[in-house]
Amino acid sequence: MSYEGEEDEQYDVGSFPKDFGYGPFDPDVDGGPGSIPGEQKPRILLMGLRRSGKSSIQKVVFHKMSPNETLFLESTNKIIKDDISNSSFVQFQIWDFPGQIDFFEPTFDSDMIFGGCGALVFVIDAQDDYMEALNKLHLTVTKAFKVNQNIKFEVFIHKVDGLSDDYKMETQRDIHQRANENLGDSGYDQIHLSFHLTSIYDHSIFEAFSKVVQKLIPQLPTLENLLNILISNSAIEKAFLFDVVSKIYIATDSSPVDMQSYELCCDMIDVVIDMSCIYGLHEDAEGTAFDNQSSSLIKLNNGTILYLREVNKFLALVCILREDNFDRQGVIDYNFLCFRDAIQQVFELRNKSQSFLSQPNHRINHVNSQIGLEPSPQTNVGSAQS
Ligand SMILES: Nc1nc2c(ncn2[C@@H]2O[C@H](COP(=O)(O)OP(=O)(O)OP(=O)(O)O)[C@@H](O)[C@H]2O)c(=O)[nH]1
Repeated sequence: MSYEGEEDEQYDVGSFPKDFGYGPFDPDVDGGPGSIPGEQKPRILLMGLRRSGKSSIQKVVFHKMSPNETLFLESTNKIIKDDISNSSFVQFQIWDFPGQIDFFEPTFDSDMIFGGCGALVFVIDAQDDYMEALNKLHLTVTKAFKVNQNIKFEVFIHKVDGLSDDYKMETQRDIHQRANENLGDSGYDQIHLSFHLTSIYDHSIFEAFSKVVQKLIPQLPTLENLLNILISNSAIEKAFLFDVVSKIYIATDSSPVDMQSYELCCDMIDVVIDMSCIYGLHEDAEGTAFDNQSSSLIKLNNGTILYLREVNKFLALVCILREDNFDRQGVIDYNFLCFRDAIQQVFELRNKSQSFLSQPNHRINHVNSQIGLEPSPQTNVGSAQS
């Protein structure tokens, strides 16, 4: 299985090129593997104090680094731009910032950095004194909000593996309260912060990142709706649509997610990928181990079944259901095929609208319509003719 788009690019903080065109239709952003011209990849910024765990998060979630190996990561002193193009749905860039970054330095181009940003993840080390981190959080979100009011602000209260359950909750409550009070006091009540307790030593970091990424997927309500229809017609308890490489779930049905179910599904993906890589490749080693024939069934000793079916090259559906309800596997499989067709249609629709928008005239008209202007005259003529 190949991991695409894993090449990191580094930029010196001080020498960040001012004319680095990273606008919405910049070819550098658009041209990832499998991407459509004109598509804007959402950008996720990872910020926080030094040693808070930013690089570790990025390496563990997107590059399969084991948590223990992060002990040897060196401090980041450049902005690291990482293109995550491993899935047709989850296509975005992560920019890992050095902890010591100074927003007031003249070379820090906040318009360019925050302008095209979808989400800003601010990492706070919960095992350390977090007062300085809260000040930096305040400075960062207010600065970013002034440039771009559409950014989703996500606060990771990180390294909670070292804390007792009580202390975890108390820390979360305290950070939540102080951060919001700081914003309220300076007149920024409209800024909304989401908080997540995370650690690279368990699945919480994958779960939190799933939620961050989901907010950047415009098709999310459609995907959730399709999953709801699938589970209600197939007597499935819970279903996750996974990005296989990162183990981020890009959608789930509307029943609540419990951490244990999510962990079970993640473990199942690991088992399937490992087995496929060891036994799934032909001798000539052509093709990928995970393909459109991939599926797996695991019976647990509590009468529950885990059922995985591949949706496309990047996505897999993992379902949890009761063993009794699996008697009607034919119906489940048939419903799954309908579900897969529907997902395919969502992709096709998205691709069509993106290639439509990538045509210069349509793009201008789309932007005009977003800001309430009339379409350009050329397109008026075209539509009158048609
Ligand atoms: N206990 C624990 N340690 C963690 C966790 N995440 C990261 N660390 C450790 O924190 C240390 C710093 O991690 P980095 O990822 O280098 O931190 P950073 O924020 O990128 O640091 P800079 O590059 O200096 O800005 C490493 O020794 C990691 O092993 C976690 O969830 N739990």
